[in-house]
Amino acid sequence: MTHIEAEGLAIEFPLYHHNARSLKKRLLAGHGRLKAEDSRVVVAALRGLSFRIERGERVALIGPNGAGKSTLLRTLAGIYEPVAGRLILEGEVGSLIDALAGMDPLLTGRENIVLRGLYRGMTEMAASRLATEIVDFAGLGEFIDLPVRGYSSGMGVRLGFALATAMAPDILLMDEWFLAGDADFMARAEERLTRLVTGSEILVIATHDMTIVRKWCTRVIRLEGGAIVADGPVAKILPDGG
Ligand SMILES: Nc1ncnc2c1ncn2[C@@H]1O[C@H](COP(=O)(O)OP(=O)(O)OP(=O)(O)O)[C@@H](O)[C@H]1O
Repeated sequence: MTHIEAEGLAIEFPLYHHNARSLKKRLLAGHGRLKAEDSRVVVAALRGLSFRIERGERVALIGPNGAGKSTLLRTLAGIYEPVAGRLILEGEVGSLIDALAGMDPLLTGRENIVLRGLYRGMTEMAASRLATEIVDFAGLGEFIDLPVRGYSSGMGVRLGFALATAMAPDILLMDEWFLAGDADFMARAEERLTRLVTGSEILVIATHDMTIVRKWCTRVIRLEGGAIVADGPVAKILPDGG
């Protein structure tokens, strides 16, 4: 059964700094998220998170800048390796985190789509049908047959969005900026996004936008300083429009 389970999950980023010695001296007295180690300084981005997300839940990760939302999303996506704790994701994961993640920059948009379809076990015929459908939606014109490394960031979002929303995964991980295309594109994207979100069994979205939380989510996990400070139903965590 699709679910996510984390226990004592910790992520650290080592920082090498030309002035690490003086920084270390100042940190020795500190007790925050920066730790001085032998030859480096370490940022504790996530500090011992424990939670379980069940099938049917749509979870918003909220919190101030630097709270750890993106880091948690990326850890769930398998991009970062925890330094401690346990993480289990049961179900197929799809992520809308980096537009062009998993694409070969040297291949064209169309080639990347077909490749993704084949990777997901489609026949060649099904993969090229998928490509036609995505090409129509992405509306990239002749750019679809040029290497994706030449795309503008907006074009990358269109292609990444169209591709990622073509096949609903069990677990959908999303960064809010994916909901910020140009107005014309977003009007067309709305229906597709709704289909994707309702078709997935679990949604986890990192966002600052409480309208998004109220519209899409059933549960809120609030992070601060790399730790969970609140976790519960949307109505309980954001009772008064906050
Ligand atoms: N690649 C990295 N290298 C070093 N430190 C990082 C890296 N990514 C994140 N951090 C640090 O980890 C902490 C959590 O950052 P994260 O990006 O997860 O926060 P966030 O809640 O998504 O913030 P925002 O709302 O600003 O996007 C911050 O202190 C940040 O400086």
